[in-house]
Amino acid sequence: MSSERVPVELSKGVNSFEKIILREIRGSSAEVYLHGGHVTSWKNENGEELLFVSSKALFKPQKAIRGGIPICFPQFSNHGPLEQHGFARNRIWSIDTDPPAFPTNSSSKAHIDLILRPSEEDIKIWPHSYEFRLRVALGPGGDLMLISRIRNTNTDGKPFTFTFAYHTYFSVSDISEVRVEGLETLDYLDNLQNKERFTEQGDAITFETEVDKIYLSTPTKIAILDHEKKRTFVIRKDGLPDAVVWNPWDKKAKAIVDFGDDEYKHMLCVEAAAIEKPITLKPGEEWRGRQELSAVASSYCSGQLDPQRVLQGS
Ligand SMILES: O=P(O)(O)OC[C@H]1O[C@H](O)[C@H](O)[C@@H](O)[C@@H]1O
Repeated sequence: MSSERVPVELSKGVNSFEKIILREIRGSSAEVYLHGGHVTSWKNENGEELLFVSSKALFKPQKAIRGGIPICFPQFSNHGPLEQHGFARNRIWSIDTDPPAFPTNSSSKAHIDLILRPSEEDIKIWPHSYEFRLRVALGPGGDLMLISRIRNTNTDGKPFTFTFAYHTYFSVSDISEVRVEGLETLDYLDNLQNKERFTEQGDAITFETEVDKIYLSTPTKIAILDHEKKRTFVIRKDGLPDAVVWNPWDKKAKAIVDFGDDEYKHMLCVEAAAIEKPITLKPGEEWRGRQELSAVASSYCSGQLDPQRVLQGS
């Protein structure tokens, strides 16, 4: 039987970790590991990989995969007492066979619903009960959608508070040929300067050194223009006001064990996030955070593209 047309397939990935492969009829695909609820691959109709995963990525228990889309929950980075980026990215998620309905029905057959609930060990680290439902869906045009629904299921009447990010690693041809549009003139916290607050200048963002910034209250659309590849990624987000931009550059790259020395040239993290204003849920309350990624061919030459058209077009 040809597996080509099966929209959702359960398979074994690296180190026999279980993964789900999503296939859209026109040829695009995505892969999601139960380890971390982690998207590790997103390919367009021509089979080109759109996400970066390090050649040194470790697929090990209790360790996050370097690349793809790690989920940072219940804490972004070191903004709190928990381990860096929280624990959701290195826990084993389950397939959610009977997820509550979505208000708008996704027309895509190629989707998977995952769920994470705390283990007894997790409750010792973060003393709360929750259900974290994640839907990963491939749209008909190959768009990749992630929807998170987090519900407080505490029975002790206590609210909980968290920060969150989809830590997406985009694959780019050459970081020095890339620009990000949609974050100009915004305020940001600079992680390289004690999270101090600054205001971005008016120009699109380009890269010539290490960057680790949390842009605050951003527009719902951000574009990453890859000049050399003639490709533009568009990120659309909902419920996620902030956006982190990260590239470790050469020095930090060498210090990251599961990252190649030169790989910083071929990746850029733009992370839809809720950080500055943490989310608080009372028992029974649910939060949603959605990210939709699309990759479109762009015939960009310097000065030719009107950024407003990229950002305002549908
Ligand atoms: O190495 P990790 O724990 O995956 O974190 C990688 C990076 O994630 C985010 O982008 C943070 O803003 C950075 O400060 C951090 O270095």
